[in-house]
Amino acid sequence: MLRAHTVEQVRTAEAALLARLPEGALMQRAAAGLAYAVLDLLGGGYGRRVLLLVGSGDNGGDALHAGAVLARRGVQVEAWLLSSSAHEGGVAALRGAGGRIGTPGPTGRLDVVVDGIVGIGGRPGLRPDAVAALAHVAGVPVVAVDTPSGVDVDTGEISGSHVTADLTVTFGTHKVCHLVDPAAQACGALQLVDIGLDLPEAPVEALQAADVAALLPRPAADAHKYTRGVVGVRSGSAAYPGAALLSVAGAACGLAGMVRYDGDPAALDLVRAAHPEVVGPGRVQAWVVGSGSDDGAEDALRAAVADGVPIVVDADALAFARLTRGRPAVLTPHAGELARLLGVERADVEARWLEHARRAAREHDAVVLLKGRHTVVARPDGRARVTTTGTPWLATAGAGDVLGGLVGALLATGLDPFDAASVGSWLHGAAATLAAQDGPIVASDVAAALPDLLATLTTR
Ligand SMILES: NC(=O)C1=CN([C@@H]2O[C@H](COP(=O)(O)OP(=O)(O)OC[C@H]3O[C@@H](n4cnc5c(N)ncnc54)[C@H](OP(=O)(O)O)[C@@H]3O)[C@@H](O)[C@H]2O)[C@@H](O)CC1
Ligand SMILES: [K+]
Repeated sequence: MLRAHTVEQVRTAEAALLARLPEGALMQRAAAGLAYAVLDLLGGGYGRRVLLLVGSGDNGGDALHAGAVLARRGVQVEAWLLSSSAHEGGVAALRGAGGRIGTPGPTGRLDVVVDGIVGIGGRPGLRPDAVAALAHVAGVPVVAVDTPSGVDVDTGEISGSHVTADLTVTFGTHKVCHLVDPAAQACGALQLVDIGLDLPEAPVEALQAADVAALLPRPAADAHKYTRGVVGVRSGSAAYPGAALLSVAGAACGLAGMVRYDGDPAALDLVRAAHPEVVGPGRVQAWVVGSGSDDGAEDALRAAVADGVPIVVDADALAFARLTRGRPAVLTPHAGELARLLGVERADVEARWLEHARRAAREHDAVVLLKGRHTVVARPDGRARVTTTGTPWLATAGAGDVLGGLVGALLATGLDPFDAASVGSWLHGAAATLAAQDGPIVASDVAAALPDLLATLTTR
């Protein structure tokens, strides 16, 4: 599991460790990890040129100490001190190793810029001196120390200017900004350096392949189709039969023991032709409702609620999400649908993904799966998981229908709504990547890739 902690949690853990270690030891650990990450990126030391952008705090101190390690490896290191003060020990170490302190201005060839302007002590946005310095080095690969300077570390929000990094080297644990968009997009690749922090439960996390493999339901030796769970799909309509086909394609991934389709008769004929194993109405352990339901969404949701089983509330059914309040449910809006649900602008949701997903989860007393580049799955108590699998090719019509069906299948097997939503979202993204292989895909390709993906996970 990749865990992201708040600044306050990191500070508390840091204080406990600082009290036990000799002075400067923690920064040395961080700086060594940072220096080796930069050396990796450079592909060597001797003759390379690195510029450090250094702010007033320990983030700049990390950059300076890493610069000293690099200088001793033959890297030409220059530091620009962007504040009236800078970490004294770091400046002395850099000078002692042969690095130099320079003044911002045009530079010759540079191989890497190290952003040590601010880390977890920073306020959002950059000051004018930092903006001017960055303008001199536009186009040079950037390694951010701990966080890309200027982003909001605890929320992943961006207001004002910020550094856009190619690689972010962080210490002790991930921070929320490393996972949650739009800040996550400014991080580039992520590298975590263990510095020995002892941390509490994380408020935000990201499942990894091993976590998904551990959570995936596997049939018991004496399983039959009913004990494995039956998922019912109430989606699609005469006007939108494709939604029925795609929801069923997601639900029929093989995780649940059986799929029932309970919708428009015309759509049922198409579903049966494509999925002969799908059966008609009957008892289920979870419902998937709303995609392409047209004006039948409210009735379909009421009928599902009456069954008292967990429900995936998608698309047209989201307008009636109040019907599932307090029941086990996963709401699966995209940003526009969540904006309508909360009565805010879409741009507000896209600026503050985590806040809005959490608010919707709290207000609807349900798990909310807010679809985006980095999908956020939030529980009513605020705990959240971010999905980091996926590909831009997944932005294609009908992909959400497949996701809804897949999450429904996971609910039917008995996973709780938070696990079902986050595992389903992870699988959906990974299946899309598998299907795309860097080329275009359509939604049915994502469903078709699920069995191969699941096979690699269940045999782990
Ligand atoms: N925690 C850990 O376990 C470890 C932490 N370590 C490292 O320490 C880092 C945190 O260091 P930190 O606490 O000194 O804060 P930091 O981010 O350097 O900011 C300092 C000062 O910057 C200023 N400032 C504020 N906003 C600004 C802005 N937008 N633009 C410009 N300046 C701004 C403000 O001062 P002001 O100028 O307002 O007086 C503020 O006080 C952490 O990210 C990691 O790299 C590792 O060494 C080891 C383990
Ligand atoms: K930084």
